[in-house]
Amino acid sequence: MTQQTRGMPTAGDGIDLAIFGAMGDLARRKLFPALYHLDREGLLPADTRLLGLARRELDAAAFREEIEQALARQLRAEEQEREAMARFLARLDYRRLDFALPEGYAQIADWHRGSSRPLVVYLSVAARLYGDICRHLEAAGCLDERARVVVEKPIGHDLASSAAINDAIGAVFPESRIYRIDHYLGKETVQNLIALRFANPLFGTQWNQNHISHVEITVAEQVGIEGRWGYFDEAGQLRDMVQNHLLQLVCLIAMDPPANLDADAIRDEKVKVLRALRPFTEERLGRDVVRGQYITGTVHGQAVPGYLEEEGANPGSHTETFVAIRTGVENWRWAGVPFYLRTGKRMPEKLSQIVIHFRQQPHYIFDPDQRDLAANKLVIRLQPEEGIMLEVLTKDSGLDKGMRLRRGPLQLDFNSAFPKTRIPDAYERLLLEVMKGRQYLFVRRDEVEHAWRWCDSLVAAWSERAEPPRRYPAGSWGPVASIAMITQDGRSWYEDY
Ligand SMILES: NC(=O)C1=CN([C@@H]2O[C@H](COP(=O)(O)OP(=O)(O)OC[C@H]3O[C@@H](n4cnc5c(N)ncnc54)[C@H](OP(=O)(O)O)[C@@H]3O)[C@@H](O)[C@H]2O)C=CC1
Ligand SMILES: O=C1O[C@H](COP(=O)(O)O)[C@@H](O)[C@H](O)[C@H]1O
Repeated sequence: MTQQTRGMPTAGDGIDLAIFGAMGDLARRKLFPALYHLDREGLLPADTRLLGLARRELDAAAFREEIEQALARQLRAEEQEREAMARFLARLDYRRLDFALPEGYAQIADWHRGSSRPLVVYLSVAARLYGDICRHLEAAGCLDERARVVVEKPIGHDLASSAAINDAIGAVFPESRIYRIDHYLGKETVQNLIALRFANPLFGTQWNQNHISHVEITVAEQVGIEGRWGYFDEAGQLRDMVQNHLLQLVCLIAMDPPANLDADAIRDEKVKVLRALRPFTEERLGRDVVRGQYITGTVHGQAVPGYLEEEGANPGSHTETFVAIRTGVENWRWAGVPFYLRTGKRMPEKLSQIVIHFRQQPHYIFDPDQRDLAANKLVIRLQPEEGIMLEVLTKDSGLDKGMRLRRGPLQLDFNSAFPKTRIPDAYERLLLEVMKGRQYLFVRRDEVEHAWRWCDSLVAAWSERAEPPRRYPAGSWGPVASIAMITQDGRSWYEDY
């Protein structure tokens, strides 16, 4: 793609983007800032128009003010350019609407009428409304054969509810015009995982059970529930993070090379991984899964409440805010390679990383005391700093060291390697792909459903046991049992943060 000069939008190829839930948390924190950045970078075609839809009674001017304030909170001072801001705000319009009712949808048809641009509807609302919205849009004559729909996760609560929602969307939009967001797929390093694996023969040839002993994925969040208790308590960390983001990371690590970069070529390979995930059984549950819930603790020197003391909490809740899982991909490439996953809220750091642990050499010739050191690790860091680091062993320097080994990084830190490049937020990339009509970074229906099938097998085994989650203090790395789970295998979570 040709880079546009900043501040010079391209002509033509724009879209009419209608955002349902335009006053909500996601829209304010992520969608409008991402759209502003695209505009500022010259990547929003000049004729693109944006329509905010929400329940509040506002006129367009008041809506623009709300969005300007939201942008002021989210953007860094140097990103707030007067000219770019004015141009962006001028694109915005607003209509009040109750999404559940058919009345009022004609306003969207009126707004779009006569436009040569495709209508893209972004559903930034709870998934239970997706079916109603699609139906009402169709009934009001808003949609033609170019209209696209973008939907957020989580789609449903389990396989059955997800299938019902997908059926309702699918009754109006064909799969080729449904964009299911998993924002982890838009992250720069996640993209790089594809380049790393499939463009570098060095890794391509080593990427299997002959050379890799195990894989770790940590997605640690420092935040707690952030006022979303009602939503989160029904979901829990398994549905909020594992069913989507972590399983997508597993797919990108474990999938076979796709024949090309077409959306369906990639998605076919991901589905094969999801189908090969080891299902849970009641018998394996105690060994392979740890559920946790945070209690009062300290994060970065600040006392924070426990989950059950958060605003709106139900003090009897057994919802997990942490989960650690040992699983496997049961196929030829990955036979016998454990995948350790952990994710939790209120952990000491915001940290998302994948660690690929390579096997040791078949015959070891160095200092016996250093034997445990002697294996390579590939650390793929998604956040906070994005980068890829290969841990290698070299000789320790100095005359008196003999052939002592030293662990050190071969490192690619994107910020220092490419200092002039701003790393775009995941939503910028995903919105751009929607505008271009490319689906390879979006999740196909069968991926969502296989992921639910696997999670459902875990929930079913949990329900059999009916055990409360283990407590962990906010600001810790989760229940001690999650450390025991991996140390039982003679391994430990990678800790060079
Ligand atoms: N927030 C986040 O970080 C993330 C969110 N998501 C997903 O994004 C979607 C949106 O989430 P989020 O922004 O947090 O949710 P919010 O509840 O903050 O926003 C939803 C918005 O939709 C409006 N709304 C709800 N029902 C109706 C209705 N019947 N008619 C008109 N407006 C309505 C709400 O209006 P009102 O205020 O009047 O109720 C609210 O402004 C969800 O699917 C969520 O799972 C996914 C990843 C992360
Ligand atoms: O989808 C979600 O993701 C965020 C974490 O996203 P990140 O990009 O900050 O890692 C999580 O906090 C939220 O609960 C979940 O719904």
